[in-house]
Amino acid sequence: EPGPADLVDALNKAFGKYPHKRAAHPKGLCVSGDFNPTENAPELTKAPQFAKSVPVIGRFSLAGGNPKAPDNDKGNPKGLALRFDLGDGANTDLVMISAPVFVANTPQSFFDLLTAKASGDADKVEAYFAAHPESKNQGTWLKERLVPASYAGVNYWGVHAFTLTNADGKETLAKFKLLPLAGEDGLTDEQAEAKGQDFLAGELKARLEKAPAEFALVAIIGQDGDVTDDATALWDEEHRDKIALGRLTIDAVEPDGTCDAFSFLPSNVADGVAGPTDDPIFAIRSPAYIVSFTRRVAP
Ligand code: HEM
Repeated sequence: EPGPADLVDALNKAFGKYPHKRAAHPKGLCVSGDFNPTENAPELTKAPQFAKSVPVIGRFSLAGGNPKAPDNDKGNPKGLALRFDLGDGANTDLVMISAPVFVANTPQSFFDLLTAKASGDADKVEAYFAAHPESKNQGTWLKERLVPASYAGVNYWGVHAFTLTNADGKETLAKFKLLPLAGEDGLTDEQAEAKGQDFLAGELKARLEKAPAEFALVAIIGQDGDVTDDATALWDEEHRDKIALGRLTIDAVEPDGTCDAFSFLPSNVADGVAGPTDDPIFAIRSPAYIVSFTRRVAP
């Protein structure tokens, strides 16, 4: 089984190694704002960010490991990492992508996919997907949607199944979903082609000069029999309870250094939110992020 450093090495081999850059999601934009919970959020979770308004540092990004990744590639999800400032030096993170599923469901399969990509041999990549139909879910889902016209015009998911605990000890299985209040904004393939490879950062900067970008954070409530150990498994969202947890307002662009000075960590949850204990992708994420962080801040 590959460990966290093996996965970071595999990312570097698949996408290239760039000094002082993240091994994944190197292209991005650091922002700030605040989060205001709804009145009923505490019924689901006692975590402090759902009890009071808190400042937020965020970073929008492109997935993969290419610092020059094209913004108009439909197959590459966007990322949004959030750090909620809980006061007194405490914080908690939520690290999401613009797809409800990840591309692999075990560290071994993600390693194998990256290794196939690194070989540069299209047949090996094809053989990987033939052996791992679950890894096709993300690409299939993205292909059926438009290329986002804005970092603020697409939905984001926390992907993993989290357990929320309220002050009475009541537990609720849920997935986090973040929706732009202004609605989704997508480009046809022709429009995406015309936009070119580098428009998302400029679009967001121009947008924030006029007005903040607002999102609703929603809990998609789990049901009996839901899969919690497989980050490639799609939860059917239609026939489910959804509970609004709060409003995220992004109102400023921050210098890269603000976000580069630390690493958003999926496991950095607050009491009242717990990641899945049986999802091997969730388990290896933070250790891999720390390897990437340690390497990118080294002189
Ligand atoms: C085994 C699976 C995964 C591995 C090995 C992995 C690896 C990494 C690494 C090494 C980084 C850079 C960390 C840093 O230097 O600060 C990163 C960033 C990121 N990852 Fe993952 N990741 C995985 C799965 C996921 C999943 C499932 C999601 C979404 C739910 C995700 C979303 C993100 C985002 C949004 C960032 C950018 C954070 C930022 O802007 O600083 N990753 N990932």
